[in-house]
Amino acid sequence: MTTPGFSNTVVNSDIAIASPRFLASDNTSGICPEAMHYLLQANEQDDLAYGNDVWTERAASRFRTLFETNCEIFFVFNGTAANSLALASLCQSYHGVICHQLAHIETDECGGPEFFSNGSKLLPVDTPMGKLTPEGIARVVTRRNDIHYPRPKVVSITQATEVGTLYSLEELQAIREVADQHDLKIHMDGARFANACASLGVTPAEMTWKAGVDVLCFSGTKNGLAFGEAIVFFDHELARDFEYRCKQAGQLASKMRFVSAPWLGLLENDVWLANARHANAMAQRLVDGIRGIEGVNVMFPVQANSVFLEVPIAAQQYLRECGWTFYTFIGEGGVRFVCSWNTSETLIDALVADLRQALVQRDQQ
Ligand SMILES: Cc1ncc(COP(=O)(O)O)c(C=O)c1O
Ligand SMILES: C[C@H](O)[C@H](N)C(=O)O
Repeated sequence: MTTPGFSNTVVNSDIAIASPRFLASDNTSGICPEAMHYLLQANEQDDLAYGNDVWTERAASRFRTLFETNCEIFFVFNGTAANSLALASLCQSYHGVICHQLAHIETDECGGPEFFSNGSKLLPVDTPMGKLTPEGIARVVTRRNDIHYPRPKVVSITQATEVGTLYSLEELQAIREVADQHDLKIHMDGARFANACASLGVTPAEMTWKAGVDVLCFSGTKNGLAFGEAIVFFDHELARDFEYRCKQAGQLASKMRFVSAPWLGLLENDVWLANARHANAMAQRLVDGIRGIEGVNVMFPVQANSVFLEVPIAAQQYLRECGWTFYTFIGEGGVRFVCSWNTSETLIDALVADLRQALVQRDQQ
């Protein structure tokens, strides 16, 4: 059996079932108990459809409390839809979206943002550490101003980035300043927003609207939900008619309560933060554990829950034979491990041991 995204990797179902060694992505984790509790609560009795239920209102109200402002919330099934529809609401088809060349919207959404915006062109920038810089943004905005080139209208940043790095509040505010100079909106891909908040020790408000972000796509999927992303608009004008955009894109769940209610499990008692802190801590455990293993190099600072490693091909094959799953097509190559809310210390320690053994095996070949 080969698993999509794992080219030429055969995942032995016995190993997978016996001891799931899925660290390729936080998309492989299960539903956290708090979210499951609310999923079952929402199933206790019937309720209105299409977001008119009590759970969706409760969840939206919780978000307004969490973000300390009267933001507008929309729930969709996944992150590609969230990013694509949010970007489409920020610009016209003849506009451009400035993003990092490693951005998920550029590399892993199969043209969704361009499709749902009817053609807005992504304008990728190559700057260090997977992060846009004010200079890089300004270069794109000023390089062309003739009618033949799309006018940049949006800056899209990913927090935490696709390579596991973070924008500091100062970096976010500097991006806001250059966006203001050039009449640009700011979209934040918050697939790992919780991990960033946990790592920086800042509030959701400080990392979004107080830093000038116009719309956030906050992933619940990667934080302990089965599915479900919250699109958070801090500018009501930009949210105008957005529900129609969701409906037309097939993102208006008829039984919306099963998408929204589990969010209460995350938002109550700051479970979202605890889940993220744990995932980040497991990533740190991994990077601490591999220190000193000859032949394994850490490619980017581990600032959230992703770890990118340079690992020799033979050692990669050994890890796969041990049942480990990981991606090698994200970021700038290398091997990516992503820790989740439920990643155990035992699993991390087993990976460190197998990595160590993998290099011994290689040296003996
Ligand atoms: C940075 C980033 N953005 C967005 C997404 C959303 O993707 P999906 O459509 O798979 O939910 C992901 C997926 O893991 C991601 O890593
Ligand atoms: C593979 C894909 O990029 C997915 N968003 C992930 O990060 O696992």
